[in-house]
Amino acid sequence: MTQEQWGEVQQALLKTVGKNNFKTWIEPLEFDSLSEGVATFNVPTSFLGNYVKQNFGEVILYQMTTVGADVKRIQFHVPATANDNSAKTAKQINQTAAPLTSPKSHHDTGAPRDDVLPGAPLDPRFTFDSFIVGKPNELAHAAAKRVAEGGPVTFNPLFLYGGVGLGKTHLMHAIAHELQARRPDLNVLYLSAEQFMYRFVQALRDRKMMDFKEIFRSVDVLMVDDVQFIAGKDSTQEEFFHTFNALVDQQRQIIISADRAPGEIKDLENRIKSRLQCGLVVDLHPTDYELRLGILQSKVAGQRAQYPELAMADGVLEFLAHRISTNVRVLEGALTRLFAFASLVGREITLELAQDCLADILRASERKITIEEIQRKVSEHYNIRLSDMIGPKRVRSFARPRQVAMFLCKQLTSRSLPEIGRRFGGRDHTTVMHGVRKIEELRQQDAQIEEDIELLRRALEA
Ligand SMILES: Nc1ncnc2c1ncn2[C@@H]1O[C@H](COP(=O)(O)OP(=O)(O)OP(=O)(O)O)[C@@H](O)[C@H]1O
Repeated sequence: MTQEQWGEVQQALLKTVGKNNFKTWIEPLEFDSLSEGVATFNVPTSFLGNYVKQNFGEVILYQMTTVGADVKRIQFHVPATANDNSAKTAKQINQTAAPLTSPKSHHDTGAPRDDVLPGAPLDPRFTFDSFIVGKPNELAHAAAKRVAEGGPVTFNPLFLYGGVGLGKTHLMHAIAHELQARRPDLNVLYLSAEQFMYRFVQALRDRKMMDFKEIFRSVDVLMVDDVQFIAGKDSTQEEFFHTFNALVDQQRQIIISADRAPGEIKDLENRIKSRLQCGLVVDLHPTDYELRLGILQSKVAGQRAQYPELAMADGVLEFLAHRISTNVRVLEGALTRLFAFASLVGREITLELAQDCLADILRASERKITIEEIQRKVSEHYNIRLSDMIGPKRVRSFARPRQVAMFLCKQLTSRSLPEIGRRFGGRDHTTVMHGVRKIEELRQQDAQIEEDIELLRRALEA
């Protein structure tokens, strides 16, 4: 494997493990060599090597195979330091051998992999068992389950779409695993649209288009991930269209995923769009609190097994589910980092530790609450008009809600006092400061104000 290929693998890993994990764990790896199926990396510490082996060993292997590297296992060395005379006796600290699974192929004749296996390996962790179902993904899950039964084709294609990291790839791999178990007679082929294009271009280059067509048209179930990738790539689209039609005509199941609905993929030919809409189109909605908590609870079991010595305080998972609402990949990354960090510093996992160690993730997924939202919610709560809250009237029935709103603006947004003043009808920053102080005082004495503020804060942060 070349350094360029390692660069490609790194790009893919960045997408899979998230920016934070990538920076902490993958970036420090230095690719050294690949020989006889063993890839060697230099790492700065044995802790890092151990950690990467346990947590990312499989995914690294998987991505290396995806770029065509013939790798069976990876190992890590801690090179001796520069001023150490025994620099050549680098210490081998770890080895890992993760199984590689790949879609069954009827064409496996022992010939070089590129010719016989146009599919991508499946991630063994992505099964139905490990997929947590909640309201936002129940329809997609049910449709995937139905297809995975391998019965007569009822909807063709099954088109799954949704935002980044919401489980499309996980569901597709789960379908492939289940089909392999239930219907070993079927030839199931899973690959990304990018790999489809790569295979197609390779076949053109090597003048093997007949083989290409034969392979793709002889599958029983074709799964193409991230189909938006072929948008704007005309000849790949053309070939995809023909493959698609040939398979549908033969009643073969097709499963497609994308980051948006077929009609919304720009630069995708209309005839393909309409073909994609012919079957069942289901979307994975953004996660809700319950689903995130469910996913965290299931993932934490794995972390606990890995770090049995670590204690975790109540409420940490709830806190994470509440605060990290972006995507599941980020959520998983946060949990992994939290356990690694706690183990490193030898401390119990508490809310404070989570806040410390995940500050960047928490900040990035903070929902931005605006001054307008606060003003609107507060005026609704006190049943006054928005114009009266912002306007000049100083009667208590307007002034108090106005101060509450200013207080919440100070607490929940990063706006400065002068900025807040401007947005409250051009008031001076000292007026805002006075209002904020007044509410701070009142909260201590007046249970009603305290309750109002809590209610409003929860409504705004929901
Ligand atoms: N409902 C779920 N239950 C358990 N794990 C989940 C669930 N949804 C997503 N995940 C996990 O989140 C991570 C990201 O999921 P996946 O790769 O399937 O997302 P994707 O929708 O294909 O994203 P992308 O658009 O980036 O390709 C995976 O590790 C997956 O296992």
